[in-house]
Amino acid sequence: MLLKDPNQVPESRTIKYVDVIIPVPIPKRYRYAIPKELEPYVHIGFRVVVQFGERRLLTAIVAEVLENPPEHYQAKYILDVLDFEPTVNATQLQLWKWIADYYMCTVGEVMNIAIPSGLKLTSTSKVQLNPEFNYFEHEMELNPHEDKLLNHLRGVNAVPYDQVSEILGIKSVYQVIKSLIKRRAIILFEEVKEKYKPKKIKKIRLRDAYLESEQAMEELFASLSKKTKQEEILLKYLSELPVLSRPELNREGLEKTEITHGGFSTSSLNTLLKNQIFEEFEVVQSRLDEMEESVTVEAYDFTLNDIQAGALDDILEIFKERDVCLLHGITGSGKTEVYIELVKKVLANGSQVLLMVPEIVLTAQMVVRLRKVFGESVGIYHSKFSDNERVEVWKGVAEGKFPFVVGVRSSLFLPFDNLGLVIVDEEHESSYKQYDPAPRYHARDMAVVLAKLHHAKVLLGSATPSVESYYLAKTQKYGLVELKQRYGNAQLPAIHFADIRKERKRKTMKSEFSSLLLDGIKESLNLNEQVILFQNRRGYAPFLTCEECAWTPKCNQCSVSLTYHMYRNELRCHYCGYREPAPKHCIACGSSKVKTVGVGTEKIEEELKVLLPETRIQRMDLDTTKRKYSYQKIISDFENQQIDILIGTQMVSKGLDFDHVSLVGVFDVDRMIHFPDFRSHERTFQLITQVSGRAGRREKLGKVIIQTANPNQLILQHVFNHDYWSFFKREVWERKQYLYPPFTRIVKLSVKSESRELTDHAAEQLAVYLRGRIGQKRVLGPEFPVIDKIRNQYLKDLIVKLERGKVDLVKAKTLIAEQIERLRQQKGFRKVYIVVDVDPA
Ligand SMILES: Nc1ncnc2c1ncn2[C@@H]1O[C@H](COP(=O)(O)OP(=O)(O)OP(=O)(O)O)[C@@H](O)[C@H]1O
Ligand SMILES: [Zn+2]
Repeated sequence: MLLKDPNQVPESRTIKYVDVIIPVPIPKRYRYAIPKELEPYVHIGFRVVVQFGERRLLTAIVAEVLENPPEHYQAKYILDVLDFEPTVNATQLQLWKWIADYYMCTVGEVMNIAIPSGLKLTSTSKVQLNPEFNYFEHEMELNPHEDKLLNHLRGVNAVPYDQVSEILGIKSVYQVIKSLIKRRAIILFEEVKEKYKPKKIKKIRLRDAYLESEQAMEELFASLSKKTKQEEILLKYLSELPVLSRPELNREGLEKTEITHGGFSTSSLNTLLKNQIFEEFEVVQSRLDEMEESVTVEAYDFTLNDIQAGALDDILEIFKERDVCLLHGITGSGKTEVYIELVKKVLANGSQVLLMVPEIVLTAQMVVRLRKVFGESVGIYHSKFSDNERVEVWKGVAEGKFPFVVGVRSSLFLPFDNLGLVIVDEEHESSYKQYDPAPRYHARDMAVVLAKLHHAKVLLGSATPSVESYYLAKTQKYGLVELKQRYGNAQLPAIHFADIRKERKRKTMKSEFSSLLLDGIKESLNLNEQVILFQNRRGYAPFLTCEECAWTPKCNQCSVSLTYHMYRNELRCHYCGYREPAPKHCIACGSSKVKTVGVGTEKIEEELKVLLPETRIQRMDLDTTKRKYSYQKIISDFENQQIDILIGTQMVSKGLDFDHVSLVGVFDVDRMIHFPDFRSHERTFQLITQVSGRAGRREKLGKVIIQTANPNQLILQHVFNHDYWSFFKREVWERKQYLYPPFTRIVKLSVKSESRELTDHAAEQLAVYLRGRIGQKRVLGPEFPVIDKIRNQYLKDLIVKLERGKVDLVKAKTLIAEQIERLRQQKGFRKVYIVVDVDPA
């Protein structure tokens, strides 16, 4: 692509302009002029290439086509159009805008995460010498920079624009380039590549002529009779593909690698190709097919039982009047089956359906079930997917190939144009909230917004609904349907507490295991049943400490102690990833009495191996599931009873459905309960209920043993009674007392900088500004967060609480934004960064 100078827009003719969204955090849209020749091809939602700033080339999305130029700057031309069809539709643009406003970020930031990077361009402008330019004729007219650049270019093909500054040793090269372009001394050109590359496979097939008659085939064999290697290949082909009896198969051909990897001679194959006996061709392979091959698919037939059918009817009835319905169904009640029947109905109406799940890998069992029912029409939008795979799903949705999508939170951004239903499974999950970078959106809440834009319905499903959603249901904003029985004859498990304080006194604990739990495990194993153990902390031990001087190794970039990982005998920071070998001696006093404190999954695993040496034990946490299919492998091994005990972090709590688990053990629950966060009780209730829900999902009654120092804590009593309603009532009462959601909305402001004093100072100042404008009582802090230093950045938090129904949210946010801006305008605070998080999870 050859470019003209993008900076010169002639005044002589009427031109059109576009406002574009670019994937950078600038508050406003940017306006460009459309070159005459591109005018017919520029439409809303199309991708265009623009130059932003002096040298950055970006993919932008056309948001609006206009007649008038920008007021405060001279418009540059857009450089190219990348689409024939819109990449983004009008509804998507509306959603982006909504998210940017609500979460106090820019539309560009939303675009940045909404579009798979495979649909953005990598582009580098390059500079090269104009072959028609006569250097010696003009040598005298050039200034030293121009001269230097031209001399450099004479030796090379072309150089990237960004390198020019290096070559000349100056910062702004714009004038130099511009002047040289004007003199026709150089050419500025673009190398724009689309990042997305479909995966192609090479195949071979017989030339049709040989299949037209038996005689042709006989002659072919005769001609190869002395060329054994070529003959072998032909025979291999015919045995793989019976084209003699079914000639239509020949069109499909055979993958070239089947021949070349099968030990057959590559050069003989090439000869066959050269002699036009075989021909070579390419097909585009869907990467999704590839993934599918790793899952075995059998049919999944079922009919809803009466309770489930009743729930489905209720949901449909509610949808006549309300847009959102909460399905509160206990673990194992068959929510998935209800979803499936509902999805069928909506698809039959010709609308699209989006089913959101917190994490695809963690819901693999459910995805397989959905595949069995919906086959090829389900698109899967995965967090472990490569960019190319994401683009395939994106295009599949736009082209109508996937009327049904199952995906993680970012599936919200797919190009739906006719959505009828959004289901949010496990709606209470905090992984629906994006932490970093902006937009810090909550996918469940945005699902409601997305559905509204499409006039679609939303079904939120959970065994342990978030307090917010249940509150909205109880106050009639949402519909509510409850499934209170497990499918079949299954009962909820019986909960037992192991009082570790008493057991410690009686000395019946074996390291981390109470006698109650250990006996329970043995009993299950004796009956050939399986056990899940839950410890929500990975690694071996949360920290090391010296028994003599109490020294503890800490991360030097973050204010946390380093976690000890025994497997590699190293210390790791779980915040920044820093690692170092574990010390043999105390660094401070030299003593060798360095011991571990606290418990992680690795330690539980190690102790259990000593206590129950014959048992097959597997650990499932972030450290054992790094590879792409390792999670699936563990799950299927457990399913096939090749593992007796599965030990894991919250990964084992989600959505798993096994036949033979009779016992679930829970460690360290007190630490969860006392974590300093207003949601800690809610989280504890949800996690324990969910992980307990993995036990006894078939005929036999399951058992849960929770180790705690105080079984009488109210929250544990609610868990004991499987009593969501009492938990909820208590929680709502507290939230009302202390003004937490759902009675307020929270905006959290994290002040960050590289110096503790600066962070402190800026946070204090911001607090003063906010209190002055928003009200004394609405602003809490500044306070140090639990971890007040991460990656060498010092942190301090401010919390703004805005009462629901009383405060104008839009106005309040504007005020907050203004105070942040006011702070930033001050010279001393230029190096302070403020992260805004609306509705922190
Ligand atoms: N109508 C049905 N016919 C046959 N099997 C069913 C039916 N409903 C549920 N099941 C089976 O019962 C088990 C529990 O159902 P499912 O996994 O859908 O529950 P869930 O509500 O999603 O539970 P959780 O919240 O614990 O994930 C599964 O094995 C499922 O196959
Ligand atoms: Zn760190």
